[in-house]
Amino acid sequence: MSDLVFDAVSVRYGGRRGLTAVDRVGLTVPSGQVVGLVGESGSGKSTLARAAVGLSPISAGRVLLGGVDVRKLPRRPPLQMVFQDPYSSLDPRMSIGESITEAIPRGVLPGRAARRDEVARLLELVNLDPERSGHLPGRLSGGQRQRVALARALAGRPEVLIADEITSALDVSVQGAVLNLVRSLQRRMGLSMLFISHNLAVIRYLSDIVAVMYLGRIVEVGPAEQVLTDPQHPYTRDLLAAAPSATTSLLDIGEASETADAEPADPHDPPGGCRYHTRCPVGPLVRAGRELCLQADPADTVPIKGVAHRRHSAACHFSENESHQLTIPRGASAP
Ligand SMILES: Nc1ncnc2c1ncn2[C@@H]1O[C@H](COP(=O)(O)OP(=O)(O)OP(=O)(O)O)[C@@H](O)[C@H]1O
Repeated sequence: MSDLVFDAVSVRYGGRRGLTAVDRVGLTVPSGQVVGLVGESGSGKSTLARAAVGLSPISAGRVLLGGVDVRKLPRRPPLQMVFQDPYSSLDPRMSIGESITEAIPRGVLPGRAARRDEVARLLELVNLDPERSGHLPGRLSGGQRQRVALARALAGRPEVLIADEITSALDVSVQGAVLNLVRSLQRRMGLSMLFISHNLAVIRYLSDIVAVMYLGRIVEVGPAEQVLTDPQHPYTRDLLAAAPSATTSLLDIGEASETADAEPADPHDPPGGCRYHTRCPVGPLVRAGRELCLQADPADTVPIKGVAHRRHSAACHFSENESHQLTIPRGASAP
């Protein structure tokens, strides 16, 4: 098992109104741990996650798994992704058994009987009755389809699972069960996970480490409990203030609202200096600091790569933790 490392990754979408959706992001998903990625809509979370599985174009930097550039990995990719919409991720004309069989890497299990057994094992793993393998997805609920999508992802025996808002399209009543399943599979199989959600309660429930994204950059990262209870970046504080339940209830599955009142900046023309300065309540209050906030982006200098992820750091000129970093031992998880 190996760390997944985003090494100064940028993703630029072209076209007339091109934009850099992810800008020199450094982030590590340590082996066997869950990194929860939060940030408002359009901050670049999906783009970053998709870069790891080759679905968004990396224009600079690298994504490494165990030190190997993911673009050079063999055809049986050790990274798998599960998406938000379980209705479009399964072929409606294929039985769920066929869909899962298709995801078993070629040559791994020669012989129909072995593949049939593997499909039954995978269905049981996601708490679905193997008897249902002949059913079409149309006969399944959203939660059941998402379980099939998980089984498909696990068919490749991945080391890393990337989950992009995998419960937000589901009925509130089944979200908790799917989250519990994901957590138990992650622990049992020792999977590393990059888990994207708008819902801070869900992020808190699952994550060892939390990373916060704003306008294409990571602005805060650290042990989940520390980031969520003692946020250092004004943006993280705004996010938490907009979802107060996140710090009080683990399974408040209600949709968390996004940051308060201010208009988000235009991602096609991000502000110079600190990208949050146009909305930030801190910089303008500190007269001498305002210039600094306009001139230098602290996300350039805060050590948010590699082992630094086991520390709490925030990309703010005025954060206590910019240089003062809290260390947790490798492998420790949030309490
Ligand atoms: N294929 C694409 N072509 C051009 N621009 C894109 C493309 N995909 C995303 N974008 C833009 O890139 C930025 C980041 O989008 P992304 O979907 O990664 O954000 P996100 O944080 O995942 O948002 P959400 O929570 O809404 O999914 C947005 O401004 C979005 O409009």
